[in-house]
Amino acid sequence: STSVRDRVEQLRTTITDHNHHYYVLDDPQVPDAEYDRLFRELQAREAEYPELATTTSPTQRVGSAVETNFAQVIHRIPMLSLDNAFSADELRDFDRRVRERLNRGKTAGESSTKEHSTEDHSTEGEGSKEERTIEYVCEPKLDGLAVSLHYQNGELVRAATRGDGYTGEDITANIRTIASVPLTLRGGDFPQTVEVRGEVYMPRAGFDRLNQRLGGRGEKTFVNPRNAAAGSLRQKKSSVTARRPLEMCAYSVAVSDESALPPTHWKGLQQVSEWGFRINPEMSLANGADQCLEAYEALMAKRDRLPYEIDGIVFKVNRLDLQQQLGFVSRAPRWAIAQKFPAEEELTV
Ligand SMILES: NC(=O)n1nc(-c2ccco2)nc1N
Repeated sequence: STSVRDRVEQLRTTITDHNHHYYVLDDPQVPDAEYDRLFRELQAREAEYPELATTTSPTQRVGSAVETNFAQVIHRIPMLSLDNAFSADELRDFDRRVRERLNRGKTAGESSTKEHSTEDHSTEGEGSKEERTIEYVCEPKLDGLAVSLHYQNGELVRAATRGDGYTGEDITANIRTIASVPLTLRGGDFPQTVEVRGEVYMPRAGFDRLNQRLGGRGEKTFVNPRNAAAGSLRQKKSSVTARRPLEMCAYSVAVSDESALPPTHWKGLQQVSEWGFRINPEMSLANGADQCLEAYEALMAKRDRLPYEIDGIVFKVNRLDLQQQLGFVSRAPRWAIAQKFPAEEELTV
């Protein structure tokens, strides 16, 4: 009847909103008892009226014991890995290459990696426009698993691992069990097709609890949170994944209709946050290489106090038109670079 259908719709909207506040904003709106009561009422009504069932209901996050095989997914836009800078000088080189290439107005296009590393600098300074400062977004490099989420008409329809960058594994059933991954986009103002990429990771506290649970049952424990996240996403039963403390932070977005995106990466991430994704609170903006290096030092200093593991910082040219001009070299984007911290075990020696 319409009154039951209305009540079910209302429960779904309310519970989805409570989930967003609790899991994405870390700012619960109602006490747990109230939330549980609403959740149980929705489960009961859906059990009573199976014709009302829908995959986007918040009750569907509990996963199922049905085993899934991981079908292959071809990434429309390859998920390329990041080039690495191993020192401040190498970061400065990256920034200089970015500025020179933009000044030369050189088109992007595919170029061999050789050209990328031994670029001809003989024309350095000649004919280049005034020295320009590039604005970068500085993002903590979360040590988890890169995933790509596909939304059609605001509903999550497919999730895939990075794989080799060109084809990944379909892990939709497992991704749906992660509370900080929206099953439907919030608000109503989004393009028909949205692709959000980000990192799925396991916070340190959840990792420690999981290993205690596994160890206590005499099962094999995980070596680090990254392996735990990867192992949890590869579970063949999504009901097992549902019991793993996984979280996700979004770090890039692509849409079918480019005009729907703001002109910078930073604003794009704000947009993604309004659609219901978590974005990392440690992100910052920096003008030029010197401010990037300050961000690197500041983040390294607070690394051990973060509730999740990071293995470096990622700098991305903020303006999307400049990213477009810079393009990619066959292996990694020309517009981004990661700078890794010394491996933690080395530090503890
Ligand atoms: N792992 C991580 O946190 N990443 N990875 C990227 C990335 C990979 C390719 C382009 O951007 N960005 C962030 N914050």
